[in-house]
Amino acid sequence: MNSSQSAPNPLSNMNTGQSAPNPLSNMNSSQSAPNLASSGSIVASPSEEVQDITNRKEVQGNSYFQRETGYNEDVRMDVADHINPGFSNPLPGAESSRSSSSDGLGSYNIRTDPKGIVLIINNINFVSNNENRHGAEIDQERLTEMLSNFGFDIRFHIDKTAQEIEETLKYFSKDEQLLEVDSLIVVLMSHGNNEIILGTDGGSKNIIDLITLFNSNNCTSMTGKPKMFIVNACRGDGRDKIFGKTQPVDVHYTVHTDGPISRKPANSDFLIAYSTFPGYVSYRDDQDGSPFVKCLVEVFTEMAHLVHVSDMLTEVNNRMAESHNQIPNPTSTLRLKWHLIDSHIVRTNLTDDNRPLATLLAVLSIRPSGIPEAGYGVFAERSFPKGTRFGPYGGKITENIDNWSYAFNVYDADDSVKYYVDAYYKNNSNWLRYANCARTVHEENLYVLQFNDEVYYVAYECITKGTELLVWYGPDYGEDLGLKRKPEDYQERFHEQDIRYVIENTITENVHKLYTHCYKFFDQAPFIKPPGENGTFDKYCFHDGSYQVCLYSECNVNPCTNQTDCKDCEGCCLHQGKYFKATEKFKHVDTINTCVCNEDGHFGCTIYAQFPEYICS
Ligand SMILES: C[S@@+](CC[C@H](N)C(=O)[O-])C[C@H]1O[C@@H](n2cnc3c(N)ncnc32)[C@H](O)[C@@H]1O
Repeated sequence: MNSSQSAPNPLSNMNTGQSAPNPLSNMNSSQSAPNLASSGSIVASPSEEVQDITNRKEVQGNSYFQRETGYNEDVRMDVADHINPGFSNPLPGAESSRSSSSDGLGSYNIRTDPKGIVLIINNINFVSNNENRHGAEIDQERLTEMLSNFGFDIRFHIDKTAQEIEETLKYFSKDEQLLEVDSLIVVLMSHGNNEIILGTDGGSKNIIDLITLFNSNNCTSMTGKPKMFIVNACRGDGRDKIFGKTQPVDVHYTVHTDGPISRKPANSDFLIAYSTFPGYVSYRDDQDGSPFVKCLVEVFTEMAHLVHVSDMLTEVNNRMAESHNQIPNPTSTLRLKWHLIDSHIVRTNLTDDNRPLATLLAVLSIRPSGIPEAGYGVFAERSFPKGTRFGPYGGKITENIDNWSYAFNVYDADDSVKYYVDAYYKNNSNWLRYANCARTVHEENLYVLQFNDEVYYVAYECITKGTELLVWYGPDYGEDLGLKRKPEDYQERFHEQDIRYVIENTITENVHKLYTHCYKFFDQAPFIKPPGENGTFDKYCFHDGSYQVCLYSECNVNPCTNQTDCKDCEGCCLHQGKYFKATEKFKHVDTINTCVCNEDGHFGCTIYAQFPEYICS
């Protein structure tokens, strides 16, 4: 984009006394907005630079590491016998409950707020003082900050005996609050050995027995929901001699090995993130906590809005293997992908002016903006954790734009503008077109991320219920709106690692090129249609990126006779994966507005006309 293409100032076209445009009506040119794509000074960053800002600090092997004493050689088990006891095989019935995607995996639905409960058992002070786990409080702080940012409720239990650990978990497994959440994380941090974890009294409990308390035989509230156990403890005294210095490890003398664990379908949906390989030590730094927890928190913080938990644990393995003499050992009976942060993506086949509203998430609403004269805006109807990715920004992909008001630049690898995604026309855009421009850095809660040639909005911070979603459109656009940013403003408001996002406005992150990719209703990640392949899902995913939901097995009722021909289903409306008959009324996804299904298969919705309860200051 060059400056000669800059957008006309929309404010000069807007009558100040004008009421907000109705998103359901066609926008006419006099209501046009300034040019999202006109910011000639936007600098897109190469992906290597993006990695700089992730603040990834490798944990170095250093002199803080010391070895603890008293390891009992006799209790080491053979590694081959020891991997994934009770959890290694796919479980009967698991396949049938999967939703489809290109790799055969769907995603767990995490819809509750909070997303889940985290219970942390952290043993720091032991009866025998020389066993104290200095630095363990740092691990706890790191995990707590990250997981509460992700939208989990956290509970702590510090310094528990073996018996108390078991009782705490038994009690927790019967907690009625588990019924109200869609996921669960238990963190066990103590000394350990093989499959046991130690209490502060030196007594031990078998980890698998503790985990089994939460299987579907013992904890029906969590049946079918993903459950993660993070076990930060030694599993033996094996070590690779890299550091050459003595280092503290979470190992202990007293060991019991319990009986064999039964393999039952009840044990599905578990992910156990062991900090170390069976038979090996788990390191801890007196001053900096354990490298495993530090690395896990770094990876999850960087990547949770992009990839699912199992993939993140693979990356934790990778980083630990590169920088430490410890290889973690995740084991899984998860059946589906587990996303800690939703990338809120909804697509629809609808191609009329209701499309932006049809794509709106149930947890958002579109109503008059808190910014005077700005028309409609998007509001959070529940809280969203930091890192939540909204998008992609929907619109016509074009190299020529007639009206600049709703267009975004999409950058090529060399930072030149590749094309524009133009959301001016509602019939091919989505709800992101309604997010307004923040007037000050203080009300800015989203940054712009270009990921694989698509534009997303990502939450800088936890967004509280009732807050309007606001993004910085860029300096040129801002100028058109009479808005400016000074470098000092950034210092006041953002953490150092976030400042670059604000300044550069659009961050590019081309992790891998997707070819044609599709999104299913409520699915959290795109699945790819690779060129030239005719896999099971290939035929449902079309080159325009649409996905024929009639073929999606989880559709409520499918009234189409020809299952491949959803778009032409007359007399019924397809809305967010559900079918409604003509004239039928139904609640809009925001649960407040009402929609009516028309004969032509399209529906019309009311718009929620309420003023915002709360705006971030
Ligand atoms: C991408 S649209 C956002 C949705 C728009 N509010 C609507 O109702 O369609 C951009 C337009 O919203 C309005 N807008 C967004 N942020 C604004 C701000 N901070 N101050 C004034 N108007 C704003 C301007 O009219 C702008 O052209």
